[in-house]
Amino acid sequence: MSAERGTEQVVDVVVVGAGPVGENVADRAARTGLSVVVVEKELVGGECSYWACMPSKALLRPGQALAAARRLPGAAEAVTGPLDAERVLARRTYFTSDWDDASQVQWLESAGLTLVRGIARLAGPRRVEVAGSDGTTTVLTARQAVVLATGSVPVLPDVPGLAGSRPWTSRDATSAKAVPGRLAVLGGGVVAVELAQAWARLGSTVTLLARSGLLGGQEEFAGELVEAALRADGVDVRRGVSPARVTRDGAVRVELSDGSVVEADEFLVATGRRPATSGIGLETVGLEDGGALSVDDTGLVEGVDGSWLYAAGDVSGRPKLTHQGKYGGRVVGDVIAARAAGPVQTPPWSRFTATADHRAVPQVVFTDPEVAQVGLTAAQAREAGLDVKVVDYEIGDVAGASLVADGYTGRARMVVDEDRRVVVGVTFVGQDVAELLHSATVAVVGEVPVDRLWHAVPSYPTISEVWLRLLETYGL
Ligand SMILES: Cc1cc2nc3c(=O)[nH]c(=O)nc-3n(C[C@H](O)[C@H](O)[C@H](O)COP(=O)(O)OP(=O)(O)OC[C@H]3O[C@@H](n4cnc5c(N)ncnc54)[C@H](O)[C@@H]3O)c2cc1C
Ligand SMILES: NC(=O)c1ccc[n+]([C@@H]2O[C@H](COP(=O)([O-])OP(=O)(O)OC[C@H]3O[C@@H](n4cnc5c(N)ncnc54)[C@H](O)[C@@H]3O)[C@@H](O)[C@H]2O)c1
Repeated sequence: MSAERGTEQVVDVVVVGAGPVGENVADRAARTGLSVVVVEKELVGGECSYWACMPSKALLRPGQALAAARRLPGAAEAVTGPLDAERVLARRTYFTSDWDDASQVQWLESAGLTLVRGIARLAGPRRVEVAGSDGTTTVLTARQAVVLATGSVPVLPDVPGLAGSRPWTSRDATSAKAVPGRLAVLGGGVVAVELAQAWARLGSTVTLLARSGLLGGQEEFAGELVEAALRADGVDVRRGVSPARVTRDGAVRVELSDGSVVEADEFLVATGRRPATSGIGLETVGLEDGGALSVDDTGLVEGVDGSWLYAAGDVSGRPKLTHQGKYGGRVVGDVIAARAAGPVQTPPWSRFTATADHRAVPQVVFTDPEVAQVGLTAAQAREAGLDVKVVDYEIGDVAGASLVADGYTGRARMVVDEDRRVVVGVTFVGQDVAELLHSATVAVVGEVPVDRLWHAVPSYPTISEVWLRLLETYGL
C-alpha cells in the first residue's frame, strides 16, 4: 500500500526508517491489526541490505571458501588461481539486488504496511512531516506511537584535509565496482578488519592504520589472531599511528603521526558510527537535535512526556547490530500493540523487554578467522564485580577442528561467574566458529549452570567438542 502524498493522515503507528529494525517494528505492530505507516528516505531494507551486512559478507565469503580449501591437502591442489574478483563483485551486486528495493517494498506491502517515501521529521508530539522528492509534504499523526528507526551514520575524524580528499566510507567500500590497486584503511574496528581482508583477498594492496590494537572491546587474543591473519594475507598493519594530514592529487597521501606517509588509490575511513538523530525534529519534542537518545528496555525514549515516542536499532544507543536491533524492534512493535490494548507488565526477560541488550549480545566478526563472541569478556565481567573464572582452550586441539583444517588456529574462552556457576561470556576465534555462537548465546541467556552444561554432549567429531574441553579445563 502506498499513502497518498501531500495529505494529512491519522494512523496508529508511524515508523521512521525502513531498515531491518523499522521493518520488524512495523511488522510486529501491524500483526495485531494496528494501522502502520513506514517512512523511508532511501531504500527499503536500510544500510544492512545494501551497504553493510549483506554486501560485506558477500565480498568476504569467496575468500574464506578458497582459504578453507587451501588448508586441505587434496583440495588445495585443485585451487589453481586467485579469486575471480569480477565474479565476486557480481555476486555481491546480486545480493544487493543492484541497489533496487522492489522486492523489499513488495514484502512490506504484503505485510499490510503502508510506505511513504521521503524525509521524515518530528513536528511536535505524535506528529511527523514527510518531505517527498516531488515537493509535497505528507503529515502523519500517530494515535499510539512514533518509532524512530533511523539507523546511524559514519563518523569522520577531524583530520586536516580528510573531508576534501574524497575518502571512502563503508558505503563506497561495499558497493565499489572495481578493486582498488592500493587501499588504505583507517580504524581497527569491525568494519576496518572485515573490509581490509575482503579487499586484500580480492587483490588490493591494503594498509591498515590503527591507533591501538584491533577489535578493541573483544578479548585481546581475538584482535591478535585477526591481525596475524591479516598480515598473512599481505595487509600492512600499522598499529599506534593516526593520520595527521591527508591530501589527494590523483592518489591519496596520508601523512601519519609517526612521520611516515602512506599513498593509496582509495582511503576507507572506518572510525565508527553515531546514531542518526540530526535533522529529525527532536527539538520539537523537547530533546536536542543530533543528541543521543536514551531508551528504556521497552524502547520508550526517556525525557518525552506521554509515552508515545520509541526508538530502536542503531539510533537508540543500543548495540549497533542488525540481529540485536531487530530483537529490540520486535520488543517495540509488540509492546506498542499490547499497550494499545491496555496496561502491560514489563519485567526483565518478558516479551516486552529487551533484557538481552545488557548481558547477552552476540556478534560475529566475519574475518578469517571468525570472531564469535557473546556476553561479557573477562575484563567486562571483572569490571561488573563478578567473581570470575576464565577458561581458555586451543580450538585446534579439538579433533573436529583438526579435521576441518590442517593447522587449525583458534582459541576459545569461557567466562564463568563463580558465585552462580553460570557462563556469562564466551569467545570463539577460528575458522567456521560463527555457527557455534548460538550454543553459547543459549547458555548465557539461559544462565545454564556449568554442572548442567556438562550434560549437553557435543557430537564427535565436531568443533563443538570445544565445549567439553572448556568444561574439563574448568574442572568438571
Ligand atoms: C560495513 C558494515 C557491515 C555490517 N555488518 C554487520 C553484520 O554482519 N551483522 C550485523 O549484525 N550488523 C552489521 N552491521 C551493522 C548493521 O548494518 C546495523 O546495525 C543495522 O543496519 C541497523 O539497522 P537499523 O534499521 O537500525 O538502521 P539502518 O539499517 O541504517 O536503517 C535506517 C533507515 O532509516 C532511513 N532513514 C534515516 N533517516 C530518515 C528520515 N529522516 N526519514 C526517513 N527515513 C530515514 C535510512 O534511509 C535507512 O534506510 C554492519 C554495519 C556496517 C557499516
Ligand atoms: N560483523 C558485524 O557484526 C559488523 C560488521 C561491521 C560493522 N558492525 C557494526 O557497525 C558499527 C560500526 O563499525 P566500525 O568498525 O566503524 O566502528 P567501531 O566502533 O567498531 O570501530 C571504530 C574503530 O575506529 C577507531 N577510531 C575511532 N576514532 C578514530 C580516530 N579519530 N582516529 C583513528 N582511529 C579511530 C577506533 O579505535 C576503532 O578501532 C559497529 O558498532 C559494529 O558493531 C558490525
